[in-house]
Amino acid sequence: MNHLDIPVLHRAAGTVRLPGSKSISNRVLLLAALAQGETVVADLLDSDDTRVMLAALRQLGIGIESAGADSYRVKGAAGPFPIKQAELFLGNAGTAFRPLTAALALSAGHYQLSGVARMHERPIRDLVDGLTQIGAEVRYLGNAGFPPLQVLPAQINLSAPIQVRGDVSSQFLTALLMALPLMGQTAVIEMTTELISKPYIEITLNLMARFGVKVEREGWSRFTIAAGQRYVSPGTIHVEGDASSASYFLAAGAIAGGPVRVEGVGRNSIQGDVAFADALASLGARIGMGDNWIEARGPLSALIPSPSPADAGEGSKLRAFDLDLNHIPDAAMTLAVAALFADGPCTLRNIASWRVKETDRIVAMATELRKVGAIVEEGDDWLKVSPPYTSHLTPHASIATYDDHRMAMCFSLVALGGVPVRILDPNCVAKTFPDYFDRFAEITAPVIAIDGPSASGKGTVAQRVANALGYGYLDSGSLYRLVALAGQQAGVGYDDEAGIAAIAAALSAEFRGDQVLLSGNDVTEAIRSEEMSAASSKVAALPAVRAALIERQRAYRRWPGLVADGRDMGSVVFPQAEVKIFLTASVEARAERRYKQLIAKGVAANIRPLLQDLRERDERDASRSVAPLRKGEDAHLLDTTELSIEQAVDAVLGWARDAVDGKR
Ligand SMILES: Nc1ncnc2c1ncn2[C@@H]1O[C@H](COP(=O)(O)OP(=O)(O)OP(=O)(O)O)[C@@H](O)[C@H]1O
Ligand SMILES: Nc1ccn([C@@H]2O[C@H](COP(=O)(O)O)[C@@H](O)[C@H]2O)c(=O)n1
Repeated sequence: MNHLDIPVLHRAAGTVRLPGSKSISNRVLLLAALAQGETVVADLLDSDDTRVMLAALRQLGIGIESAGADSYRVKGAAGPFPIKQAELFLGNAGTAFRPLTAALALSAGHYQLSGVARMHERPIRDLVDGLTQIGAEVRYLGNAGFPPLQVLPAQINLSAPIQVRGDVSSQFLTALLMALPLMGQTAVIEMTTELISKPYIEITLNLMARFGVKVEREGWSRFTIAAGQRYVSPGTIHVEGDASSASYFLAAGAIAGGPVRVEGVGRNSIQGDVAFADALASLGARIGMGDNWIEARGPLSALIPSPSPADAGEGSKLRAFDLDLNHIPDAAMTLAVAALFADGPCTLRNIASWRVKETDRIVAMATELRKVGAIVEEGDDWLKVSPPYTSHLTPHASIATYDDHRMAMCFSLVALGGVPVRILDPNCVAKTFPDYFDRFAEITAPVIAIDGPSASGKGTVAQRVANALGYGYLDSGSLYRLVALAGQQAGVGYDDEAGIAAIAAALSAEFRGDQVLLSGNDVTEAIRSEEMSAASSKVAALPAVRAALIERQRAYRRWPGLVADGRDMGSVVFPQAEVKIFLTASVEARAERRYKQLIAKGVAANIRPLLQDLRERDERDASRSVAPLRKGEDAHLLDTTELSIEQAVDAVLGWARDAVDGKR
């Protein structure tokens, strides 16, 4: 089976920009489709579940076109769907299946809705019962109570309140709430049981209000949509980051030092899953929150005196917990795996909805946690997880993921327990977070940052260190050289900051072994010319150019690790690097090395202009306003004036091993 091996990881630190929220994305798409007017949906999640919704809406006659990266222009139908006959395949997307069932039941057409085998095992009776009460014609095409479904035209009657259960899935209530305004009449929903996952209903009500429909609610038991309301486009709507997806990164920060910051959700979020941060805080994690970000660090250790608060959390465990997690059922899965890192048995309560999700998550979680050594007890709606008696997780566990994206993402955290772990069928994360493992690597892969002036030998040393450790290698200077060359080719002046930054943002660069390609052309030699050396240090002084390249550089941080060389690797691009080195040599030694390098390549050279050029570049790199070249306090100084290449490499490898071994 297809699998991903995650190596032993020691530390999690860095920043992650979250993908759009799945819950918000699919709700907004449906509301925009039913609304009057055009809606631009910006920052939409790009995943299997949103693709399913987009395809279904198009099939139902809704005009949807791209409006830039992750943005769509949706031409609303101003009421029920215009296409009156369709067969929809909705995969395993519950956030598409349930709301579409309700909206189609009120659209006076002939429809069939089906999905993958697991979708046909996920209950839908409570929603169908609710729709049947108002006269809708919804029939089971397979097992009663489950998809697939047939929907037929019907006479809808809203004179009596709709009685609905809310104890299996809150999506049934969401589906009814979002569909009922299509009728333009007063509609009342009464809950016949306790409502679970209330924060998801808050998302629904909030988004309906953004589209002009207000729902009156009496506690969580009665909801009234007054007559005469209809959906009207709010114009542009931005989808906030996915708070459930944030949970894996925040947990990583809490387990393995941190700080890990997620951007895209924060204190202004409308998603209930931001309460995961409170749950982590109750486990002792140190949490910070802004309007649009959340940050997590490990707990302060009460036992080990630490030199500084920033280091204090390392090595200390999370507090054991006993929590009712009904309000955050999805993010709660992350806590089940975080329990492996707690100082005692942990109980997750009121999580019955796990049984009807992508898989029976209580069974799946218990089975896979046992593989890594946890002692697990399970009940109808609870799970008790005790870390292994020895505190040592079982290495090389093969984790089955049950076609459940959250199982795959949660279990990546196991590697932070100092053991390698294998995730089976890792691509199931495409349901909500296609590049999850790349983003996770960007906060967990160790980085060795080597900065220093031109011709100091940092590229040579960095490459050899990377080879010795089996790590990847980033020559960040070549990116600035490529920008300079691309600017020259496009005829954009090096003082045109916006123009050069646009080139940097769209740079088509590829590294193939020793070859460097620009827009598919081999420019390995061209970017190394003395002209490009000077030009690159000019474009590198432009703040907008540096900003345009920063995420691209961070994306090189992959497992098992990265050696990155440049001028600001340790100070700006990878401030959390495990090892930082400032590698230098006297300017005379560097000029001499460059001279020999050129002569060896058959290029005529003269030491005097080389010296002059290095001095000018040193001056430009050290005096610029953004990311100037200088040794940081936390960097080791390596002066190679009197050292051989081998001696320099050995010194770096020594620091690298100390840093990694120190965390074992
Ligand atoms: N310790 C050393 N002793 C002698 N020569 C060295 C040493 N380190 C590197 N060199 C040589 O110096 C030359 C310049 O090294 P390299 O290209 O790695 O420098 P760099 O700092 O990456 O330069 P740039 O910033 O311009 O890319 C190479 O030919 C390399 O073999
Ligand atoms: N992190 C970096 C790397 C490079 N630069 C600038 O690019 C020029 C070329 O870099 P080389 O390492 O290939 O010599 C260099 O002179 C710097 O101005 C940078 O700013 N930051």
